[in-house]
Amino acid sequence: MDARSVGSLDGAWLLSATEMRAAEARAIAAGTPGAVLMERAAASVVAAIDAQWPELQPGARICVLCGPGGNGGDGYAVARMLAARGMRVALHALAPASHPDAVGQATLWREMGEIGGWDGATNSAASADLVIDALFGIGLSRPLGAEIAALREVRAPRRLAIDLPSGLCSESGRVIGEACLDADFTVTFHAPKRGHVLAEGPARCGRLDLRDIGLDAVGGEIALTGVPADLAKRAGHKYGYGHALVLSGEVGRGGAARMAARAALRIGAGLVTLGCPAAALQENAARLDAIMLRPVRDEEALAGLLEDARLNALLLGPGLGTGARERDLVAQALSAGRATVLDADALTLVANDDGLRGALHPGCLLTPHEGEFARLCTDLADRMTGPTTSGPAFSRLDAAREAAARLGCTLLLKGPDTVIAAPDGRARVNASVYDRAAPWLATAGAGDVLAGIAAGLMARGRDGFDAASTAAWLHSAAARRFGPGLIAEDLPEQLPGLLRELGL
Ligand SMILES: NC(=O)C1=CN([C@@H]2O[C@H](COP(=O)(O)OP(=O)(O)OC[C@H]3O[C@@H](n4cnc5c(N)ncnc54)[C@H](O)[C@@H]3O)[C@@H](O)[C@H]2O)[C@@H](O)CC1
Ligand SMILES: [K+]
Repeated sequence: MDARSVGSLDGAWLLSATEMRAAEARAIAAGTPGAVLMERAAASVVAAIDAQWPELQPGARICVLCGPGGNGGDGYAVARMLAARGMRVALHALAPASHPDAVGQATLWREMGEIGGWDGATNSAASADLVIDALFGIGLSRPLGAEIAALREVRAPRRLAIDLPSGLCSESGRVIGEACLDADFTVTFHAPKRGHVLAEGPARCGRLDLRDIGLDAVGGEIALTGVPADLAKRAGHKYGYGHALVLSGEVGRGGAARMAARAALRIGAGLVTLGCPAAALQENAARLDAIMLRPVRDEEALAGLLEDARLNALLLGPGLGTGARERDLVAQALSAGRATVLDADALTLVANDDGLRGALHPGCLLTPHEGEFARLCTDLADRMTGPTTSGPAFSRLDAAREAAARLGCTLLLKGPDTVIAAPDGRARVNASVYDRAAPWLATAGAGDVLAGIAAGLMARGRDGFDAASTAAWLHSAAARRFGPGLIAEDLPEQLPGLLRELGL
């Protein structure tokens, strides 16, 4: 069995514990015993250790911490393989093996070394070159506490978690309770689990190495966003690519809407118009060329503009303002029933106005960050961030899906772990984490550009779910392409190069 590293997370399935168990059960039903899968998992951990820390040679001191379940079983098998290579392995069990395959692995290990009591675990860890956490994986169901308190104080030079750092919830990426054994390096099998990319997962896992253990590549319910397809333009008229309308606020507040409009144009909307109060026309005209300008005084003016059915995607929010005029503009836009992105100030207006909330429709895409989400769905935000006492914990994925169903529109919950959820239950995650991290996206105006890209894609005819998924992927790829020093204005300018690299 080739214990290869599977590499990129782009487009990967993001499995739940239940889906992972089903994959394992299918393999077992098809004739591969669970013990063989465990052996493969352990061999892949050893291969990952070799690749990550080639300096660990015979004689290196390894401390393996084993739990009672399958995760502990992996640990016993890794201990045996490392000891067979001449490494000095000290193994400590938190509880006796109870999973049948773990019992088998513990028996094999006992022929090579002893199973130390838990009271010696901290001392062993303190003097080890590498500590391997095989306490709990996808089976963690309740908090860890006193039993790992002293271990968490140990500053081991290398910390590896098998499957998941113990204490981390595989479904949510949240710590169950308060204690987690943070890792520098986490080796997982077959496919990433939701907890590897959501919430605290990446910070707790360190690096993530995904290893093949020969399970069938059957998908799951949720996937990560992947390289977008079908962004090419073929011959045709500009109106064939739609016309986006971005509404802007008062004088001196137009920057956010201009950046959004530019992003919509860069991603290929045929035309983009920016609508603003008459007083702001001069300011905007001085800063825009390819983007058209129209005065939009109030909701009546907007209604007039929307008589042109070719205006097929609307974006309201960036720099819009939250006064009565803006409230009425949002109401008018929603009553037009077109593809509509609501961001920033428009989300504040919707959160404070039941009439607007009730006017949301399936053509809407809402793009809140966590603070805006908390105003829109306070109860869900509380569940997402409140204390956790048992697994699985309520996740960002759960919260976004429930909010999308409740509001009856697509929702994109922003973060390094962006969740996109449609009202029909579809969901995707855009994970800007690990080798896809884009920390420079934490900059003023980045969200406006994201909303603009999504609006541009909706003008081109994509539905809200697809537009949001694609926009999120492009947005983080554009940020990575630019790198350190990124400011929001740079993002739309990265799109042409990025599109070229995608083969367009
Ligand atoms: N499912 C699969 O396809 C494979 C699973 N493997 C390993 O098996 C693991 C899953 O095994 P399990 O399902 O046995 O789950 P775990 O090994 O994660 O732990 C489950 C056990 O721990 C107990 N437990 C949960 N939380 C606890 C807590 N806070 N304190 C004390 N006890 C607690 C449970 O009651 C159960 O007995 C994976 O994470 C992975 O490491 C691998 O061997 C490869 C194949
Ligand atoms: K673990």
